[in-house]
Amino acid sequence: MEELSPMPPCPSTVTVRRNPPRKARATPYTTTAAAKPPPSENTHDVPSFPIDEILSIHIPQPEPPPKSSVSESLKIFLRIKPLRISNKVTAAAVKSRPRNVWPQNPTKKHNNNMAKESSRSKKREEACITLNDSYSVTLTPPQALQELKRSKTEVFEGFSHVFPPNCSQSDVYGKMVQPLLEDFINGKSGMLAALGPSGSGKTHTVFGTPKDPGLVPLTLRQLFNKTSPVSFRSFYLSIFEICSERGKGEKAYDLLGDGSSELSVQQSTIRGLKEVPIHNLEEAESLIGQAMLKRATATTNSNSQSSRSQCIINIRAAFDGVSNETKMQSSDAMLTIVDLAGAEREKRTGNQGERLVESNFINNTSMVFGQCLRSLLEYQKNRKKGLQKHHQNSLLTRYLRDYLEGKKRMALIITVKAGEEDYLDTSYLLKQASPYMKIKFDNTEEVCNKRQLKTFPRVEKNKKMKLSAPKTSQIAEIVAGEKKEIAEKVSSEGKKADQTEKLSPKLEDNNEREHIIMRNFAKAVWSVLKQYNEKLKVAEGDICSLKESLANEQLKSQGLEKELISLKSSCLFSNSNLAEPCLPEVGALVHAKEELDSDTSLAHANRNLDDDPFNLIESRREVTAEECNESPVPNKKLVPGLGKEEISCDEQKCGKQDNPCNLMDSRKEVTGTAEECNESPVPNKIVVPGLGSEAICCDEQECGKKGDPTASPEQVEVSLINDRLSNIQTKSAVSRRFSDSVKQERLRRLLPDSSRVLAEEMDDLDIKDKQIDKPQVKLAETRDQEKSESTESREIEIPARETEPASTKKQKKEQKKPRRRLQPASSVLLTREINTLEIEDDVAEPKGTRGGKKSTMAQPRSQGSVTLLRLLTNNLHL
Ligand SMILES: Nc1ncnc2c1ncn2[C@@H]1O[C@H](COP(=O)(O)OP(=O)(O)OP(=O)(O)O)[C@@H](O)[C@H]1O
Repeated sequence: MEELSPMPPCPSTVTVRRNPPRKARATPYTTTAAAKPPPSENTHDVPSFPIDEILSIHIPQPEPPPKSSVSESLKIFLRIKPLRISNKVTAAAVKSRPRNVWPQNPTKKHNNNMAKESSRSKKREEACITLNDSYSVTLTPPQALQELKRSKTEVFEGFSHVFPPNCSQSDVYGKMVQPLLEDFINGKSGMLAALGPSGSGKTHTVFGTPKDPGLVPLTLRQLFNKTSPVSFRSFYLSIFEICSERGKGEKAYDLLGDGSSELSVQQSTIRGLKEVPIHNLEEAESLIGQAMLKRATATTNSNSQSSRSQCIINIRAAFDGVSNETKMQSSDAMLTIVDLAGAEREKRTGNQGERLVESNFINNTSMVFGQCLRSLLEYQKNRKKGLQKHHQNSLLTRYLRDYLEGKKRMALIITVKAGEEDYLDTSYLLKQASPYMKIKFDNTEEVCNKRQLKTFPRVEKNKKMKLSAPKTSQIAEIVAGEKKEIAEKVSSEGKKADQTEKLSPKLEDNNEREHIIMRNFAKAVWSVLKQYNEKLKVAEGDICSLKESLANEQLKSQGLEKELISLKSSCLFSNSNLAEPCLPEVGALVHAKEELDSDTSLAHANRNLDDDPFNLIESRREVTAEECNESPVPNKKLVPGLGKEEISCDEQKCGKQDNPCNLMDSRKEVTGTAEECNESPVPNKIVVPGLGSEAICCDEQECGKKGDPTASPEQVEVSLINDRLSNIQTKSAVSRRFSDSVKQERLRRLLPDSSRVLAEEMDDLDIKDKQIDKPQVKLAETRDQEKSESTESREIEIPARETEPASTKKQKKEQKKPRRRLQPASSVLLTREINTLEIEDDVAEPKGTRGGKKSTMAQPRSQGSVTLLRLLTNNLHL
């Protein structure tokens, strides 16, 4: 057996539990005793648990939270109106207009009224409300309602105090206002409001009568009591009312204001309210009387002087010093007393029309007021639900928002009528108001007071500054108070020096900020100026380049002009060498020819030549006669280089083969004029030296033979040469006799009226030169052709100069092509028209050339004609 159960060895160490079981929680003594190990030899190695040391440690207990706010319930007072007072009301109700507008029998009406009055007086004697104690009442429904089992007796308790019907105003003031006033004097704001049905005594409670003053007068009396410790304060009084504007909106009126008393309302702020300082009780009472006179009242079935507005009375206590009692600096406080308009039932009041609208407004305000309180109660029960903002639905509730949200202390007094007929109103009101008693107010007046001081005084100052035009004494008082307040703050906290030190850095910061702003502004301006400078430089460069290009263009144009002039002069010079000697002689003839051509061209342009040829002929005669008379040059002259050949300059007109009749006429005219010009001693025949014995008579008879197909080839050749010569002479003569301006003027005369304007524009475009150049080019071409033909047949050397004008003409063409492109289509047509009308020899030359071509091509030249051609070519291009 010993072998089967050997004894375990004794452990050398002992484990001690640090967390003993709860049941083992014992006193230190027992614990210590229990912890003591049994006396043994090996226990000395185990240290004892330092329970004594642990227990001896002093653990600082957390301080209880400071009772900064004393939670207290909303104080609700109940005042019962005495029954006997209502007799006057019923009398007024009897006198009131019946709701039924139908005519009634006077006797029946009187009897009915008497019956109603008697029944009412009986009912009045029975009260529906009885006082249980100072805090509860019992409401008993009338007998009729009890029989119908629609209502039962109810007990309403929990009131702060219930004032019996026989209570005095002083009792109400003592119980209700006195506690509130003490806090007000100590700088705590508060509000009390009177609720109740119409005629229940709210106004009586608030204002009272001169003999029986209400809460406001009694409060003022208390404030100006000599024994009151409020001498260090100044008081201000403001009274205003909120009423409906024909049921559409709410308006506020100042009951102490002068003149227009309407106030500006912005959310919960009422601006323009006059705040009158009150220095004594008399002033205050007079102001109260003034406000009561201004307040809107009306007569209803319930009240002979029913209030039709919500009246708010503000008494502000301004700080003047340090309270002796509290030895602390007090702040401004506001005591607000509200006389609400009584809720009305239509059946009771019998209101109609405007009164009915007012009652709706009053009932609405009362309803919103009750909603605010109920929502506050619900919010306090369950703060997870947000506070509903019913206060926004009424101006009064917006103004009293802080109170209706439980942030400031307030008290309510409910006035009820005790008659049985007032049971419904009383029951409804008590049922509504009884839950309000559970509303709690966190009496955190310190916090609220600070907030209030930030809001109310500012509002009041704004009111004064903006609309009320306060007296200078008021302003001086306010300014003095503020100065004192600031000075005391500074002196008490000893921060005057610090403030001055703080101001200087601010000033330095402002200066530095302005400096930075100005510096940045200067930088911006500088950068803008730089940009403008760069732009100016670029513009100047552009201007210089444009100037250079303009100068180049001018040079080019000058070169072109010079080239043009040289070309013209070369043509003219080459012709003038030949024509100059005969210019004086030929001038008259050329001029006559020019006139004739002009008339002919005009006739062609107008295509009326056949209509009135006689006039044209007459005009031609006149012109030639005049020019012959003017011209001292003889009609006949020897042309050097032409030998004996007599060439009549009149033959140039023979080139007009298109109209042989005109040609014949013109020949006759010219010769006729020459013959008729007896004043001229010069013969009409021109002897061309260099032609030998070959004398060609170029008179009219020969010209008349030109059209004859039987004319000899020599005669045709000579006529061609004469045409060319006369053309050259005419050009030179015209160019010498008439300046460009005269030419243009003559051309304008020839042009139709409609074309003159365009012709003037064409002048600007140097069209005239182009038009003049055309026949020259054609002439050069014909000359080339002739030269080539003559070279082939006669092997006559052609001077190099003959080719030059052609090349230059081509160059001109190339240079002038772009100009032609610039011409409008109408101008091109006009140019064609001008080509048909002008120019002196243009019409004649090509035709003559054409005729010459035909003649030269048709018949071989004689030796004399070849010689004449050589002479002509040599003379023309020298
Ligand atoms: N406690 C009272 N003692 C003596 N008279 C009273 C009392 N309460 C009210 N009255 C009288 O009852 C009449 C109506 O009272 P009051 O005008 O104050 O009612 P109201 O509640 O203000 O009515 P409303 O809301 O229509 O203005 C007044 O003539 C008033 O003097």
